[in-house]
Amino acid sequence: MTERIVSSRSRGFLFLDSHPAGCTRLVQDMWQAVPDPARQGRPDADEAPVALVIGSSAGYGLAATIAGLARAGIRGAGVSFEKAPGRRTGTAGWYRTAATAELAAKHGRDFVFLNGDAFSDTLKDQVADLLDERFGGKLDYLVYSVAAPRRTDPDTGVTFASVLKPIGEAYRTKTLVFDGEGAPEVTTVETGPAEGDDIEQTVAVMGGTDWARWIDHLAGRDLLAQGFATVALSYIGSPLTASIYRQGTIGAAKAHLEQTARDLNDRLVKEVDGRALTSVNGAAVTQSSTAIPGIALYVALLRGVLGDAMVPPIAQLTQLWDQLTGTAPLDVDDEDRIRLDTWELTPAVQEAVAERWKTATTENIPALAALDWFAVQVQQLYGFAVPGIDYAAPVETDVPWPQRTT
Ligand SMILES: NC(=O)c1ccc[n+]([C@@H]2O[C@H](COP(=O)([O-])OP(=O)(O)OC[C@H]3O[C@@H](n4cnc5c(N)ncnc54)[C@H](O)[C@@H]3O)[C@@H](O)[C@H]2O)c1
Repeated sequence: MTERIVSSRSRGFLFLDSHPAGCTRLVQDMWQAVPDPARQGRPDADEAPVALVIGSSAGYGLAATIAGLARAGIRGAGVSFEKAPGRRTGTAGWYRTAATAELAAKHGRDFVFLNGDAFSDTLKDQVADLLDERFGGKLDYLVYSVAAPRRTDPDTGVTFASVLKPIGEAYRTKTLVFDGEGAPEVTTVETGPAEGDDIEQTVAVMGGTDWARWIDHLAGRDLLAQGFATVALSYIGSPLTASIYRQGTIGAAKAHLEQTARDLNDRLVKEVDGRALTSVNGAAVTQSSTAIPGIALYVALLRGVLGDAMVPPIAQLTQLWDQLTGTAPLDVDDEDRIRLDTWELTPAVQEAVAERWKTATTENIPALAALDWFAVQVQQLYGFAVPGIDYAAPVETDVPWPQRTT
């Protein structure tokens, strides 16, 4: 056991350590934010829907896991790729997973967390065995929420790397940075266009290939229940970020993901009377999103415009579960995508953000953007800046990965 004081040293938006107590508190707060189960009376443990969440330790996947457990009463498994505590602390997702497991157990939900590479067949086999042995051999839901920089194709051993680049021309954007003292600065950054096989590489990592491989794998083991539904998370975003996002290399990957949904859907309808969909979610501060040029400025301005009307991931994912489980009607656009991003993309909101974006400078940014909120959000990704946590006190960092209890 190693109690230590964990300090918040960072390089830009990346922190070297994570705070276990802060991560735990944030997970508890997310659970609290979910309304009680829609159905009265708890389903018998054996009748609870069986769900698999890929990417369960952070961002939208964490919200999918917590909302699924707290609202839809799911049991099943979550998969993520996190680092154990060692010389440094564990990753924030490690501690969030431990905290989620504790809450799941407290509420009587049988939920197992696996740590490993979701892109590998080894992990797919482990999950398939688990579903078979522990969860009655039938999966009702699969939520796919992976954001990763690399993927190794199990068939060929080739590793692909995703890049965030515009397609065609270089992209010059305003961007928000914080100097050594934490003072905000609005500068410009230029990103050169995709070259060589950048687009194919990004599609190979962030497109739908691995999602389809999961479905193939589980269908091949006859693990999909009648009426099985699967959802992968997607993003469209603002015209202000379109050159780097929706029209860029990552946008090509999202288009591939959405096409994969249509292909999978055709197949699942026939095979198990099932469905495959994408869910388009709104902008949120996550480790993945803060890596995208210009997104920090965009999100801080969006918050400046919307304030508390900005819909957090946990509220969006509660809506998603309600639609999946039939508590609310399934609401898809004409491309068969669930849209949980409408609060972000209404013309009035986008016009207001665009207006602020145009005039933003280092001098006026404090008046235009929610800078304090943004700074807190970034720190909270690592468990810092959480109200009620004593950061001067030593804390146990050697937290074990949740054990499977039988
Ligand atoms: N953040 C946003 O603004 C936003 C908005 C709309 C949609 N989305 C979508 O949501 C999805 C998740 O993004 P996020 O921002 O929540 O990301 P995130 O970085 O917060 O979380 C990524 C998750 O993927 C897991 N992961 C990464 N590599 C893995 C691997 N090889 N094996 C197993 N797990 C792995 C991580 O452990 C983590 O749980 C993406 O599809 C993204 O496009 C994000």
